[in-house]
Amino acid sequence: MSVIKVDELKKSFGNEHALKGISFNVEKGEIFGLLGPSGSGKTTTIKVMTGEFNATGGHVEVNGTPQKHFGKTSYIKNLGILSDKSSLYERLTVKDNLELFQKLYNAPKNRVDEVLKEVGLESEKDKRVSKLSKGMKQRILLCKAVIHKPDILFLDEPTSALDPTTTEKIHDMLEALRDEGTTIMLTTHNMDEATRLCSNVAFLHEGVIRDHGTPADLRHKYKKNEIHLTHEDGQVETIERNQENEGRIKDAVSDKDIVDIRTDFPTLGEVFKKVTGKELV
Ligand SMILES: Nc1ncnc2c1ncn2[C@@H]1O[C@H](COP(=O)(O)OP(=O)(O)OP(=O)(O)O)[C@@H](O)[C@H]1O
Repeated sequence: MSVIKVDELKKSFGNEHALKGISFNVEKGEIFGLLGPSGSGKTTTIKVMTGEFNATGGHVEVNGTPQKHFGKTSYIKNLGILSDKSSLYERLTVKDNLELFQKLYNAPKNRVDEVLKEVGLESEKDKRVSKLSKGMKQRILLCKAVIHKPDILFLDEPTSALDPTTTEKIHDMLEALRDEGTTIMLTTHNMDEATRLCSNVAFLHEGVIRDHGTPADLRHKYKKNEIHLTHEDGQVETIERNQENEGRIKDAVSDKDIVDIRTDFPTLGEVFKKVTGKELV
């Protein structure tokens, strides 16, 4: 079941056409990745979903709610949002911050300890936020975004500029949330992140979705048309996969001199470059 339906979404800022009619669906309980370089329109898309921007055209529906009602509390209260604008009260402790949002959202009191445990920061709960590292703050912001167990979680570049250990912890938490039924839509330009987490991705470039699908399907679709045959002496022979070489490829299977037959699948980053002509940075 699609919980996010986006059809021909357009968003312009004056003469700047940030989104030129993008369409995609996000299924319930999946992690969907909107991938694109800086300026491609990722944040604009998220901001339309969270009611911060009105669309210029097209149709958007989230959790059964049409876009015209995105400003309502009843819509917002079922969302979790993590963006570069998300913030905490620096002078308050971690626990006080989270208790504030737990009360605001009417979430059970034990959620504060529960989310802190999930991100491995229980021991920091009495620290002031101002004393935390950047990675710790990001994890607390994620706690804040999910304190009320939202149906849908929007994450704008959740791990950008974080160290690998913190990134790993955040990924673990997102997978746990997904397993509990939360639908997650994230933006990223980190291909490893998308490959690990996302069941479906869309490549956004200059306000247009250039291609979409599962990471595996996209890597398969854009694979090189080559086969590598490794000989017993370690030499690698690369041949084109075509009609002319069909017999040679078939023979290689039973050829005792061939110890390995391999097709190179491109990384998602390489696929993005092939589709858009641009690096994903
Ligand atoms: N409030 C705004 N007013 C005017 N132009 C805007 C506004 N927000 C975004 N834009 C423009 O829309 C385009 C897409 O921006 P957007 O922030 O959505 O890109 P992005 O993919 O999220 O980039 P990044 O990875 O750098 O965050 C850019 O050309 C940007 O200048």
